[in-house]
Amino acid sequence: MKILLLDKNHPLITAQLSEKNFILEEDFTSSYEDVGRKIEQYDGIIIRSRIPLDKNLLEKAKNLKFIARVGAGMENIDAEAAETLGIQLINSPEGNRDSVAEHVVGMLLILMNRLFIASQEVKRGIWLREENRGDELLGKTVGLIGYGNMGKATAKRLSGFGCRVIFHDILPGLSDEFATQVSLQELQDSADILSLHIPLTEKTHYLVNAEFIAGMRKDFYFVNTARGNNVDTHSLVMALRSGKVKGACLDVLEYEKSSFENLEADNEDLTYLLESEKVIVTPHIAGWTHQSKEKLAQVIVDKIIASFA
Ligand SMILES: O=C(O)CC[C@@H](O)C(=O)O
Repeated sequence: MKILLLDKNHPLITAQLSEKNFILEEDFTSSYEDVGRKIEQYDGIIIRSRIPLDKNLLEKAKNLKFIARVGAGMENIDAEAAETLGIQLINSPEGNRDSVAEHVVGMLLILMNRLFIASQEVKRGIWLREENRGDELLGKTVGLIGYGNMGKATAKRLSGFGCRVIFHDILPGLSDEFATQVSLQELQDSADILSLHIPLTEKTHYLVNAEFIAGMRKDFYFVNTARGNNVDTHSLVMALRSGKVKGACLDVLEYEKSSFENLEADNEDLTYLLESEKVIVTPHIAGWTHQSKEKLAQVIVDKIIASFA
């Protein structure tokens, strides 16, 4: 089988798949159009997110049997077209769930205990204690939306901090020793912290909007390591300004592309997020540790070998 690798990943992918007699071709620079011209040659594609694999491209991929996404999010792939064309979709959230979960906990600890701000102040010679009083995770109710790999790994950590973890998911029967499944209404009634662990689809686009935020009974902390477009940023900023959202930890932004330059739009909401002390922003690195790079690659290789070797 001939496989096209469209993004740089851990070298174990090429090494291990070559050993199993797959023919690997690396192409980290060609454009969408270039890929369209040659996609017919391949039986498989391994991708992160460099090129959108839309219907137009997939219809040209006459021999394609699978698309393997090194990562969790598949919003770059037209899943409906892939299904119609009999192309199997594979992803690898098992590889970066632990990294995402640690990132969630880390961001919450930094935000709620003012760790970054206090440290910066001390380094500038400012010694403020009362102003930097923290808020403990212990005893908080955390509401997770989505209880797949990321949600569960997050629940496992936060339950260890003494949080009560509840979650809402479209699949039933997922409660376990770390968290209890509830209705969306129950989650909105009880959560002190809201964290998103859902894919980006038409249904989850702007899931957290003004109406959703108004439906939260308590003032709450908000965490997003899912996708920027799961949230209506303007509504989030309004809620941060009003105090309804006490603080936000954002690893993803609605406006993000692939670099910071792309973020410097003339946008008041973005300016607020970048300047507010109540907001922590990281550059989409929650699932991006040294360890997850290797684990993501290993998971994808194992899944390809299990189905196609
Ligand atoms: O591949 C990336 O750039 C990020 C991956 C991460 O968001 C995921 O969906 O697993």
